[in-house]
Amino acid sequence: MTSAQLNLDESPIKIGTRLIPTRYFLAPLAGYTHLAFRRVIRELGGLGLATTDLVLASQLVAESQKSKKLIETTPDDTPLSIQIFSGVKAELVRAAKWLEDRGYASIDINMGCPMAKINGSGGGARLMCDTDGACASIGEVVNAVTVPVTVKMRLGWDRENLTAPVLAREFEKLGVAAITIHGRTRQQGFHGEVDREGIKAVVEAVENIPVVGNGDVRTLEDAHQMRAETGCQAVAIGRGAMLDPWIFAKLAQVATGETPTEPNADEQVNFLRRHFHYMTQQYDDYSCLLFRKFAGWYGLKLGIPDDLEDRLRRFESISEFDEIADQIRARHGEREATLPTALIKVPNGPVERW
Ligand SMILES: Cc1cc2nc3c(=O)[nH]c(=O)nc-3n(C[C@H](O)[C@H](O)[C@H](O)COP(=O)(O)O)c2cc1C
Repeated sequence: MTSAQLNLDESPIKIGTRLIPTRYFLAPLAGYTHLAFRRVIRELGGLGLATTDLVLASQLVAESQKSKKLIETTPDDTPLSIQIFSGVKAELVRAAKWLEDRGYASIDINMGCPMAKINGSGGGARLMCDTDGACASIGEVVNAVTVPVTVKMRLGWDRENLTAPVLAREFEKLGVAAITIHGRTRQQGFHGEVDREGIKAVVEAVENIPVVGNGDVRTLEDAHQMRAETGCQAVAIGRGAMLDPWIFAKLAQVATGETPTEPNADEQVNFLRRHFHYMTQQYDDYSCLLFRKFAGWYGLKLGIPDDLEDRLRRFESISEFDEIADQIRARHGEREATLPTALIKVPNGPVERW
């Protein structure tokens, strides 16, 4: 079923005072959704809001090199939200003010991260276990700044503690501008199905603010079904954007009644080159290391021959990247594997930890 057949509202969406051009957002993926990825995806068109990787609030205020890199942006990298996390209320407040003072236009608070390291210090999904504490933190952040504050969370800690609907309603009363909800519990990690009924319960719990549905959206149909089944006003796509970087562009085509078009070989290889080029602008030679982990996500969609995907996972210099990209163009489509390598690697890959 298409967006029109499902009667989906495809008009721009308001998040607080901001008007976001489309209802298809990029979900934060630590280690991936750096400036280079956001820029190259935006160039393809159709992306609504993008969010940075999560940034530790205390490190942001301390202006650590790592966090400064994570919040780096360019004029074309908009609309953007900066995601912060901490188990300490005062740190969240300080970081939010710090961001507002430097002109950042919206702030997202991470309440969904399941990683032990982050939960152990009271941050990420751990915040969902203490509803009073979570409300106190969020309320103070909202009061401390004038820019829109949003929250990203899971359905709850586990099946017995599905706190997302209650929290969403309370957050709305406190002035939160939107909620993104990944339809799994913390205990599930990345296993099992996304519970769209659970997302729907959050949509029904709030009165006016947009709820952004998230989890396992890989195709246009998934995105449309997520909206039709849950009633969510927007969809955030994470891994699906690495498996098919054109997903937002195609969703935008469908939204205006056009037939979605697939990129040709030149467009695919140019995308790869541009992503790496933007990364070198920010990270120079270190990009070689940072870029390698995209190989397993991009290989199938970009028609990368198996041996060249393997080389892309190990290359050591900018000139070696250029040589590999030339070969990918020359041998485009000569690929035997029919699944993206990044998915085959589960449960040992990064996906397991998130
Ligand atoms: C490698 C990886 C890194 C992630 N990093 C973050 C993060 O920094 N902040 C966050 O809120 N969620 C993070 N997530 C969760 C995603 O934003 C998203 O909720 C989840 O992957 C489900 O959506 P998807 O199926 O579209 O990827 C991460 C997920 C993955 C796989």
